[in-house]
Amino acid sequence: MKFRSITFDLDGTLLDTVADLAEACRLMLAELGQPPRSEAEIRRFVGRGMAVLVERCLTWEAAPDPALQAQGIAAFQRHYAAVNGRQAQFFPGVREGLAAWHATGLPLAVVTNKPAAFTEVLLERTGIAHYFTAVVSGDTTPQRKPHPAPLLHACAALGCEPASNLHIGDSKHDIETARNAGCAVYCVPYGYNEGEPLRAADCDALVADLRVALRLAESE
Ligand SMILES: O=C(O)COP(=O)(O)O
Ligand SMILES: [Mg+2]
Repeated sequence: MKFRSITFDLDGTLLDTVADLAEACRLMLAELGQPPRSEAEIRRFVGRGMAVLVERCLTWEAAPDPALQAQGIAAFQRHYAAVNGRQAQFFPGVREGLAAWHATGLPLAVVTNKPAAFTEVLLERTGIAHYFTAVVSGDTTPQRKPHPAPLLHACAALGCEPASNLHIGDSKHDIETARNAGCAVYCVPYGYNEGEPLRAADCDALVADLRVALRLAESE
């Protein structure tokens, strides 16, 4: 295996969190007297972090004014804190895949655009926090993915060179982040990617799940 550390995206790669995100958005929009959004819309809106999710929910003809956006974020934070993890589901192969990756002895990290307060609770509630040496969230570094900063921060925390790190994600943002940071990148096809299918040609490999990712990495 040529990789010395592994970083994982969270939403859409390890956990299907859309039901909880959609519930928090539903409560936020109702509180603000704004039209509702479907779960399918929320699935497309996830990926650029909380502020962009709220902004997309509130954008009809034009982006929301700053006061409405700020109200939306405050309401979303309150509602998501109450429901975070309630309906979150592991994607197929994640539990077994994480256990197998952990058994390799390589240091593992999460690199997500989800704010840290929510990431930590979610990893604890789903019982996978202990797998990760480092957790880098959407507000850990000044910039979020696709900026390379969060991924470079994770590599430093794991004590590994970016060039020997493999990032595994579900979206074009993960691909761009990995390219920007100089890491290899595998993608899973089952995540969100803002509603667009991911193509194998866009990343180093499109892998059915985390177990397949490990088998492929071991052959590299
Ligand atoms: O919070 C988001 O928008 C997406 O989070 P992710 O980076 O774990 O996919
Ligand atoms: Mg994701």
